[in-house]
Amino acid sequence: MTESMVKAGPRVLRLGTRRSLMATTQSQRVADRLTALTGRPVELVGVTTFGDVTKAHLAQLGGTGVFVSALRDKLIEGEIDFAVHSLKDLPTASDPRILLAATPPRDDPRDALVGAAKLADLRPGDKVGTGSPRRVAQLRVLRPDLDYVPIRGNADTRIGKVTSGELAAVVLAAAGLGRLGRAAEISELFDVADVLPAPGQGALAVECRADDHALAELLAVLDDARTRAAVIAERAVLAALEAGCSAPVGAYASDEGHILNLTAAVVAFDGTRSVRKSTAGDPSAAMELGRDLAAAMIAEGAGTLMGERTH
Ligand SMILES: NCc1[nH]cc(CCC(=O)O)c1CC(=O)O
Repeated sequence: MTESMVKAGPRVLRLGTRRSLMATTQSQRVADRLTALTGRPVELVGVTTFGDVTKAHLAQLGGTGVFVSALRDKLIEGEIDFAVHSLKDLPTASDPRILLAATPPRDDPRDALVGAAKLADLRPGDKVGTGSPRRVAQLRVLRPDLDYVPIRGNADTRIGKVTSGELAAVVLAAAGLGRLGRAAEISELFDVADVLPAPGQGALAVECRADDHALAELLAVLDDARTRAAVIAERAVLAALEAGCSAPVGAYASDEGHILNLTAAVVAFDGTRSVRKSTAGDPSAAMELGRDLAAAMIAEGAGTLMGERTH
């Protein structure tokens, strides 16, 4: 009898992940951390999602969750045990069969410029690539004289357009660039006061089946309470505004000394008008904080701004 037959050990947990380099990198990081903390072995299972195969412009897909549904399907079918997503890609509508088991400590939430110069040093008319209405709207406030060009594709493809000279710069999430090992190419990190990040940007979501109580308990070791409170508040704003990931909505919360500070903004696509509000409260009431802030924004016309065409 071999030793491995005597000590069968715990079953290997199957972690479902998108196949992109960013997704597999962040999933592997979560897998390693879980194994380090609990001793449980984890294997990555690659899943192709609609968001990875479609050539359509993300803002035109209409629905949110293009990167998420396939992984949730595999979870519900029992083909994987848990999944890791970029939290900002999660649809705001919750699925009763799925549990947000953990929100690991957040990475840098800021947006980043990749190019030869800082935004202020680009020349009038320079082309800046970003497919996000939220980023375009806020950048237009800072530099209305630049030419904002919609782009898609992974970070490699996007940065390639700068290297080739097709674009002067591109805007990406700092967290994603960090996970890809490309943080050194960042020419400027935007202060959250200037470019409010997408709700949940820089954070990860670890999901399992809602009825898998044993696994939920295990995954809870990965959770960071401060990150969870912040992203709950940010996503509550998005949900109450009935906006998706392609809406010109920014929200950022940070927990300082047990007070949760939350700022959210809706910016008209041309950058000329915006509704921006801040609030603070107890982290345990994060959801209400976000919902109430959104209600106050709607009272100031946020809904009208969002309803305007985005292209
Ligand atoms: N929508 C795609 C997406 N989803 C998560 C990230 C980056 C990592 C993060 O924000 O957590 C990105 C790319 C980007 O916005 O540059």
